[in-house]
Amino acid sequence: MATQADITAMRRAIALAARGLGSTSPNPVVGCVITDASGHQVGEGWHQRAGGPHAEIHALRAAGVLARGGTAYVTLEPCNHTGRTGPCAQALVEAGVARVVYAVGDPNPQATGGAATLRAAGVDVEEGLLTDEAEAGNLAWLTSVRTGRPFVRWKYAATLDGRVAAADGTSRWISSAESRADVHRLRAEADAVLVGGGTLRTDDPHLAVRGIEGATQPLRIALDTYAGLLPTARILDDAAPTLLVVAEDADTRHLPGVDLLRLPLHDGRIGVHELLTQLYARGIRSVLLEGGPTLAGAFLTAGAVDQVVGYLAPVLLGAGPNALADAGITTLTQALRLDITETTPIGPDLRITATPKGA
Ligand SMILES: NC(=O)C1=CN([C@@H]2O[C@H](COP(=O)(O)OP(=O)(O)OC[C@H]3O[C@@H](n4cnc5c(N)ncnc54)[C@H](OP(=O)(O)O)[C@@H]3O)[C@@H](O)[C@H]2O)C=CC1
Ligand SMILES: Nc1c(N[C@@H]2O[C@H](COP(=O)(O)O)[C@@H](O)[C@H]2O)[nH]c(=O)[nH]c1=O
Repeated sequence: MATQADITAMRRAIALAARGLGSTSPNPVVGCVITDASGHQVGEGWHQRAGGPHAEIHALRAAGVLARGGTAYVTLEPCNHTGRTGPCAQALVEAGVARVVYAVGDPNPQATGGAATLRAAGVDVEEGLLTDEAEAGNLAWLTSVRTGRPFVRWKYAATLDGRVAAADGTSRWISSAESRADVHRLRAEADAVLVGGGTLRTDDPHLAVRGIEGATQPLRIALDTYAGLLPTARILDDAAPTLLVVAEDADTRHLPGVDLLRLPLHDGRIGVHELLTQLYARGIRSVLLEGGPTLAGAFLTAGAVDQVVGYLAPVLLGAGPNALADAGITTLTQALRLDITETTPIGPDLRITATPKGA
């Protein structure tokens, strides 16, 4: 039976885990809190970057000998495998931790088994404290493990009448400065930010994280089938890495030094699943899809949107492109229905977060 102290410690571990968002892929985010034998917190840590120490190791280092006889609260089942770092289950045993409480079992077949190792060594192990909160904190990674492709969050900023640009294509800015700052947080949490050729040509977007100190820059990706991008495009500056996705035979001689991913076309288009498979192979576990409406339609048609984040601004345009273009839906029974998971006022706007039903 979990005590209030257990809940407080696990909630702290979940908050610590979130500090790793955007910099741990292909690993999950993990937080850990260690209390001594009398229940006082003596160490904490989080997984900061792939290849670096796991959360438990940071927390054990901080706790030192005080971990002996104490409890470790971990957001994810301690790992059991020797990858770039040693197995955490063994480190907890060696430190003399008496009890381990974790929120979510590790679904990764290579890492699972930590709980069994701990139990075999006589450690008291409990699973399932604040599971929903911990899963929400690791949504991108858990989704990518389940689907074998990166988690895709589609974000758009629309007027109250659902438009993402005026009739002439202008769209700077529909949402408020507060909302746009919030988008930079989403960018910082993602491994990659993706736009389509239409947005690339109309907006000349920059797509880097701005205004967040110490943020890890996501990979900027643009689908530009025939490599129409000008070498002066803002996306090619050195603020963050950039990947241009083009057709196999695209002429890219005017873009020397640009990192290219060449993919075959299907009906004249780059295939969404092929793209995501390639990105997964490059270690990308979460993608922030920043439009535009045509590309969002292609992703939804492919069943490749895991979460929708819409910023609705108290603005009306009456004409101009809608947030979503054709998504392969022709009659109401095919409508894609969502569950709203959160509504949050951001400055004068409203941010709505939703998940496709059944996802
Ligand atoms: N307010 C907001 O949140 C946002 C507004 N916008 C606005 O939206 C407008 C641009 O949107 P839109 O014209 O729909 O363009 P998109 O940005 O959706 O890009 C679509 C283009 O992407 C390329 N592409 C490559 N593969 C695919 C595929 N599998 N499926 C679909 N497209 C693919 C094609 O261009 P190619 O052949 O050249 O490769 C296609 O024409 C602009 O006015 C912009 O300001 C855009 C983003 C966000
Ligand atoms: N117009 C619009 C958005 N547009 C999105 O932001 C991109 C521009 O990013 P950057 O060049 O880095 O500032 C643009 O290409 C499109 O994807 N976003 C929003 O939050 N609110 C807005 O009103």
